[in-house]
Amino acid sequence: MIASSAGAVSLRRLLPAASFIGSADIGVSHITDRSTDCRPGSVFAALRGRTVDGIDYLDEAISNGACGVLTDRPITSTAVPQCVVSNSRIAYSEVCRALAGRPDQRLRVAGVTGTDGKTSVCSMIRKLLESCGQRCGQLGTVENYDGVCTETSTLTTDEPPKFWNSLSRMTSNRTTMAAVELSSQALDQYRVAGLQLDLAVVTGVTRDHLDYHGTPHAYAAAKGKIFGLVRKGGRAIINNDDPGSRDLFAKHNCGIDAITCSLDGPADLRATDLTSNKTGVRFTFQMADFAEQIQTELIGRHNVMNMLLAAAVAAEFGLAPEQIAAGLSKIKSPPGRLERIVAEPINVFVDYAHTPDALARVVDELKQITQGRLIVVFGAGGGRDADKRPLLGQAASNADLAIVTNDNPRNEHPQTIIEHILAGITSTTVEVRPDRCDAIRLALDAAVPGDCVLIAGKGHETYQEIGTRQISHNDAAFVRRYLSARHPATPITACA
Ligand SMILES: CC(=O)N[C@H]1[C@@H](OP(=O)(O)OP(=O)(O)OC[C@H]2O[C@@H](n3ccc(=O)[nH]c3=O)[C@H](O)[C@@H]2O)O[C@H](CO)[C@@H](O)[C@@H]1O[C@H](C)C(=O)N[C@@H](C)C(=O)N[C@H](CCC(=O)O)C(=O)O
Repeated sequence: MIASSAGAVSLRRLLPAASFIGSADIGVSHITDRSTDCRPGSVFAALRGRTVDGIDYLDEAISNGACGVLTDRPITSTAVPQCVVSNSRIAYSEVCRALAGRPDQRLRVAGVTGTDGKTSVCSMIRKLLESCGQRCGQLGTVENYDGVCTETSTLTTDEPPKFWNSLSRMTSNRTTMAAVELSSQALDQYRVAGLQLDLAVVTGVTRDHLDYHGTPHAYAAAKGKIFGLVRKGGRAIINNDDPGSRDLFAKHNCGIDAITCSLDGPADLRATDLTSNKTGVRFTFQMADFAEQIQTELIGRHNVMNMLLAAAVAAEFGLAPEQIAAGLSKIKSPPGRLERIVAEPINVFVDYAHTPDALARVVDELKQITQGRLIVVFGAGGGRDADKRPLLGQAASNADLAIVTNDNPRNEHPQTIIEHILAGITSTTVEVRPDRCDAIRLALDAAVPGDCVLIAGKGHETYQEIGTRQISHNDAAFVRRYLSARHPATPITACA
């Protein structure tokens, strides 16, 4: 829900193409799409859902005090004034934007989309800008930061009222820049319609959320909507090494220019001479005539690409190449993003990789820096894209030991999900431990000095969804707890 601090918004003025029934105009000072959140004076945004139709809840909205409805078709069964628009989700976001005082007009905004890497890139953008004394808000999967306060997120991209309120709080806190994650679902549902981006960043487009989008084509089409949000003079920033990103830009670019990033070929920003070692990656950062060696504690080529994408945003937002290079070398991984929990004598990483592509990439990267065996603990979510499960199994097959466990089985039988994963595993030693804590214990107990343990899929998450219950669980916290409680003579200490 959203309430205006700046007085009522006239829907006739804001939505000139709308038609009105029962009144020549509707003034809005509070709007919500949830009937239960309506209060006296609210306007109810009746949205067509995937499970139910908001119009069916209009009576409840009215009994809670709604005195107007925003709808995509005339409703015959009501006396409250109606504002009829062609797309009520777009109009809803635009009303929320107006009520929040159009904060994007006072911010420089980078929107980040992509199958993987959105959180890492947004967090890197913020860290680069902060390293030069700038304040940058951040909205996304792990946390929402308004320039002063941080709150834990519930969605990657919030629904319109919360999204626009968060941007508004940034401007109240004199924050002038923002990095926001834009999920494919949010783009598809027009949750941020009206947003004017300075930069549209695409980290990579592979496979995810087919349970929602149905086909890879529909998934890409949703992601492609990001370019339509770019304001005049704004630009795209593209992972040029990823065919999916190049293709997305070629098909949906809306006539905007792109800044390209590459580890492999010619591009506006480049990372060359990459060497991976146990403590991180060394590479040469190149941008126009500038070149400098960077040593980072982050692991993996994909993180170097994330750094380039963030560097491109920082440069567009005014940082000099020298400032960016200095900031890059200080960047640490965000929680649950290839986060190193233990460094010696075994390596233990927690990573959010839950797509086949991301898991395969992380397994490959860690193989390269591991002298001993790579042990991977992973599962797959229930109630979502079952086709990706054998692909996850295949992605883990490069490890020396795969321990298949529960992710968020939700309402599916955990054993069914595990069987699907096992069907894809081609060439590794496999253990099955449905209980995630058992699986992690097994991995840590099996590891000997020189080995590396990767716990994949849940990253920063603090719970497991099993049946209809949410069970408190965090991979990193469990590793730390287990190692500190294990035999006192065990010479393994978790990183701070
Ligand atoms: C699958 C999905 O995206 N669902 C979104 C969709 O829900 P829906 O179509 O099922 O809506 P519905 O339940 O049928 O209800 C239709 C309308 O009736 C209203 N209603 C319904 C019941 C009632 O009693 N009263 C009432 O007013 C609802 O508020 C809604 O406006 O439209 C709703 C209204 O906009 C969203 O709240 C809802 O997102 C929910 C919160 C959700 O969990 N979405 C997830 C899947 C999501 O977006 N995830 C991405 C993940 C990204 C990632 O993994 O990277 C994200 O951005 O977080």
